[in-house]
Amino acid sequence: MLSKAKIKLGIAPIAWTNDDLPELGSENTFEQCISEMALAGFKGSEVGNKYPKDPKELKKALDLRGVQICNAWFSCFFTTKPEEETIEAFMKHRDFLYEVGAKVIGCSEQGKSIQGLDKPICDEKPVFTDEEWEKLAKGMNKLAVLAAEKGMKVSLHHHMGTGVQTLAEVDRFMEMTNDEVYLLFDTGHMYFSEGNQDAVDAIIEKYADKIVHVHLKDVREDVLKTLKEEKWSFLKGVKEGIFTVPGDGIVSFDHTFRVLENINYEGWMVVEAEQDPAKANPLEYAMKARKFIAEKTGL
Ligand SMILES: O=C1C[C@@H](O)[C@H](O)[C@@H](O)C1=O
Ligand SMILES: [Co+2]
Repeated sequence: MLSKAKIKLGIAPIAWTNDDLPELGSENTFEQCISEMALAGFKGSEVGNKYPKDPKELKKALDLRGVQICNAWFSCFFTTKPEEETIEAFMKHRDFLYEVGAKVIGCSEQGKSIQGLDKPICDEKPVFTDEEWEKLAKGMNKLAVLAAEKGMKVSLHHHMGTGVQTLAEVDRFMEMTNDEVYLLFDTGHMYFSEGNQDAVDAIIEKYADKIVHVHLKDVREDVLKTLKEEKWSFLKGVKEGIFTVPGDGIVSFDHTFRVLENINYEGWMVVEAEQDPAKANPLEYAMKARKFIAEKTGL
């Protein structure tokens, strides 16, 4: 059994309001979002664009509902911009997250990323040069030191349309960075990238002791097939429903849960299923996800 004492369950606000596609869920308020997270039985949240910027105000609203912030996305640009720019922005982000009580910072290298562009996501992803890999690894090693100053851990979110997307790229990233740089494992992005369950199972197996945050995301197989055939962008895929909550798609979570149990994982598992709230009611899908996790893990 996964340990109830060590594992906390969160859900990302992106199912209510989507920062990458602000037209999705623009009608949903911050209060509705966090109230429904609590109602569905989640104890944690990441940070969305409608959340108060003042940490005290944010914390008060969350405390009232028994929810806490466990992470927030951070975009790095080590491969394309001066290192100091990412570091300066990271320190502000780190201090905000520290104030609201998060222990982990999930980063994504957005230099050359096509995740927000109108380009076929499966055909035009960036591939870093040796020099870009060096810049990324050096930068992430620095962020790890800065995170540790506050007792926090820095992690890399492998992501579609970025230079750290595939299993091989995750391998290279982990080989090139220091032991203090961790991984944010996202089940949906790994399945989307490699198109098979083996990759999802391989990454959790290989990096179990380096994973400090988990995004539980499922993939709709029929939408993935059409996306590839019709060469959709990432955001078109999201609008058309490429992602859904765990248990509602093609991804199997059995091995992920088993490995996390075996290593006695301590930390957050966060349901993250961005889709159009007009088609997939966020509360309904949050409850569906919570039920699936309870049935599979006893949590
Ligand atoms: O962690 C994530 C944050 C989102 O903004 C992103 O696009 C999504 O797919 C994801 O995995
Ligand atoms: Co994610």
